[in-house]
Amino acid sequence: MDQTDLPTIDFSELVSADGLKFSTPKQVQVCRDLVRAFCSTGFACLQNHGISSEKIDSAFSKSEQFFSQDTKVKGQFTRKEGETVGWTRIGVEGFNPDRPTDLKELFNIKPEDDQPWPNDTIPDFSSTMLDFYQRCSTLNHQVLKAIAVGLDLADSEYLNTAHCSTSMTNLCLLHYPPIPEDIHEGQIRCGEHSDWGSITLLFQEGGLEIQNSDGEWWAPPCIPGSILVNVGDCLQQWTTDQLKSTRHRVSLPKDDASSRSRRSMAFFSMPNNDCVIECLDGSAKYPPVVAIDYFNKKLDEIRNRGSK
Ligand SMILES: O=C(O)CCC(=O)C(=O)O
Ligand SMILES: [Fe+2]
Repeated sequence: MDQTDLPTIDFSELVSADGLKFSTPKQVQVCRDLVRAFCSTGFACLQNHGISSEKIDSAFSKSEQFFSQDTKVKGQFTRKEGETVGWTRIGVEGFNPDRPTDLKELFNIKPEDDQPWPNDTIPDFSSTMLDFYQRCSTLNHQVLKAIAVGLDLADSEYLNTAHCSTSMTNLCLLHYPPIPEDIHEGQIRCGEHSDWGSITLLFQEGGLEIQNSDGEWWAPPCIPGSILVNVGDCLQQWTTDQLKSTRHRVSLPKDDASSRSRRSMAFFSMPNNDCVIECLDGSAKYPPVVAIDYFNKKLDEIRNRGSK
C-alpha cells in the first residue's frame, strides 16, 4: 500500500451486526481490512459508521457556540489542575516540546459528575454532547472488537473488556482561532505527535497532516461524513508494534485561510485506569505498565508549559 494512501473502510456490515458479534465472512473481512490499514498507515477513513452527519454537525455547532464566548465566560469552565474535564485556553498545551505551545483551545468532556456544563449560556449543550459521546463510545467498541477479530485474538472480547470501566477516555472539542500576527517562531496549530491511547476517532474537515514512514507529511483527503480513526501509542505497545501509532500535526494554514478558524473533535479512547498494558503476543518487548501511570506521565509532558 502506498504510504500516502488513506484506506477507506465501509463499516456498514459491522454497524448492522447483532451487537458485537462479527462472525460472518463479510464482517470478518471488514475487521481484517481495518487491521491491515492500522498495520500500514495507522489511520483509516470510516464510512457508514452509524453516526449521522446531523449528529456530528450539531456537536460541532454547540462546540462553536462555546468557543465564540468571551474569555471571561469560558474561564468559568477552566480545567482544574490534575483533572481532565473543562476548558484549556491557548498557550497551555503543546504536543511537540521542540516547538512553542499549540495555537488551540480545547474543551474536554467526560460523562461524569464533575464535568462543568455551559448550559446557562448554551441551551442543550450537555444533552447534545452526552448523546454524541455515547455514539462515539459505541463506535469505539465496534472498532475495538473489529481489531480483536482482525488480529485473531484468542479472546475476541479482550479489548472491549479492557475499555469498560473508569478510564481517561474523553471527547475533546478543539478550536483553532485565526492565526494572530504575533506568533512565535515555529508555533503551529497542533505540534507533531502521536496519540497516547488505544484509538482516536477524529472529526476534522481538512488541515490534518500525517507522517509517512519516510518522514514526509501528507494530507489525507477529507470525505464528508466520514470519520478518521487512528491507533495510539498504547495500542501500538499492546500489539508489539504490529499496529502503528502514526505521528500527525496541524500546520499553519496557507494564504487567506489564516484568517479563518478551524474546528475539530477527537474522541480519545483509553483503556481502564487499572489495566496493565502487556504485549498481547506474550513477548517482553515492552515492560508491563499500568494505564493510569502511563497517561499521567504523558499529560505532565504536554501541559503547563507556560504561555510561550
Ligand atoms: O485537530 C486535529 O485535526 C487533530 C488534533 C489531534 O491530533 C489531537 O488533538 O490529538
Ligand atoms: Fe492527535
